[in-house]
Amino acid sequence: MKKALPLKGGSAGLRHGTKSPKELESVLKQYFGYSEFRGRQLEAIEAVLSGRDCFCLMPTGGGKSMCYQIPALVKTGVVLVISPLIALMENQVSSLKSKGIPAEFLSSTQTTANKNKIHEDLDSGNPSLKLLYVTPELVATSGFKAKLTKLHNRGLLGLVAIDEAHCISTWGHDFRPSYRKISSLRKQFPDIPILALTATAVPKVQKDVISSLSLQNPVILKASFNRPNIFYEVRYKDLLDDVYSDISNLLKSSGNVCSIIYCLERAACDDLTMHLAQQGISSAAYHAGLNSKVRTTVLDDWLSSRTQVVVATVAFGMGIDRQDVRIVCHFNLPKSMESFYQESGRAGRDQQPSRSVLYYGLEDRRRMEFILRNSSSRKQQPSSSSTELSEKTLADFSQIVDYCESSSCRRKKIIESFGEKGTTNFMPTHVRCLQAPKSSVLAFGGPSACAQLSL
Ligand SMILES: Nc1ncnc2c1ncn2[C@@H]1O[C@H](COP(=O)(O)OP(=O)(O)OP(=O)(O)O)[C@@H](O)[C@H]1O
Repeated sequence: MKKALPLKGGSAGLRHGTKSPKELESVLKQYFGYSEFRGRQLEAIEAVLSGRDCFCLMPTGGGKSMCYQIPALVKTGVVLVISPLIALMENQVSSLKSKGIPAEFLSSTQTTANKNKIHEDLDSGNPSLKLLYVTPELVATSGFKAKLTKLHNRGLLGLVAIDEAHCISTWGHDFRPSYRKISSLRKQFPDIPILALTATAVPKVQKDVISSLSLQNPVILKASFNRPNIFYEVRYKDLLDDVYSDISNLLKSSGNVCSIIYCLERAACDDLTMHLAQQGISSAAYHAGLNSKVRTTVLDDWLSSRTQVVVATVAFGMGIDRQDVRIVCHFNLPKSMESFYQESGRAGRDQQPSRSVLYYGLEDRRRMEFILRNSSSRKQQPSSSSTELSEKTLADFSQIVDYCESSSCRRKKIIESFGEKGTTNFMPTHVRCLQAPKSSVLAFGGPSACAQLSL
């Protein structure tokens, strides 16, 4: 296992994590090549280095990982990162290793030999590991808890970071029951800072995450949800002669840039991929109906630019760190504003101008409503919380419908749906509003429909 590269600036500083912003910036530069911190990264890093709990809300692509990766490099011991997806852990670990940062993940996909090596390192008096990624399921096991206790007793547990922390909340769109169990960590290690990170937190989710994790007087950092480099657009399916042709024209006129198209169903992914291929657009389908070997090939081809467009179900997403995605299309209506924000947020992680295009149709709206009502009634237990939950599902859905049908600024709609006040200052200078054709007014019954156009 690789040792961390020697860090500049005295061992005392490293031991106690007391580093000046300049020193932290030089660590950022040394390992990641970036010359300054983004948004609220530095505040989050300083909070956990000073031993405080921290709740950090940053937009998609905002650079949340850096908030625990830098502390891992300047603190003694190991930073434990709890992450919901193995693919996400694998990506981060291989990217960190390529930078010479000793990181590992523990999951069922690891070979026994690798797992043993990691455990040996953790059991040694001086682990070389700086970051260890695990699933919430592993954290809940008594064996792993005992391992953490040993590490902690030797003063070698530096920080617990909980990525995608909205998964802990019943109100979060990716709720995972096993995430609830990690709440015991606060009691188990009262002196170790906990950093909860998410891009998706309506106020109810924020409160739930903070109280479920029993964060103690946490530093709460919230960056704006606005993604100024993404241009948001809705196209009305019912007004188009042929949606497939519209999508292929959109892709062709953008110069076959790196794109993701989300579809509700696998069959639509296959169908649309075939159409795009016939139009000479380099594309591949990605969904749970394909075996893992095919999915890995599709992902690798797309990550290395051999394929430009992935047509996928929502199975494709979390943890996929390609920075230069220029277009994210929704061929069908997402189930909520939160899902839409996460998925469209995969565009433009390099902060360069990018587009979100949502194709909206009345048939899609009816279908999604039907699916949500059915899944709510199937899950429904005779309790007030489940009733509240199904009401929430439908309320969330009506927000995304409103986004599509509304005549006001779409950016403002997104921001306001997360409880943030949207002002016209959010509008980037290259975006202006145009009046949509009159027919859309008839189709959707609104007073006027507004489309934004990138100049
Ligand atoms: N200070 C910085 N300057 C420039 N780029 C940065 C900086 N910090 C992080 N990045 C880069 O931004 C990209 C997004 O970072 P990261 O994956 O941590 O985002 P995220 O907030 O977890 O997003 P998501 O919620 O969408 O997963 C990464 O490629 C990362 O290397």
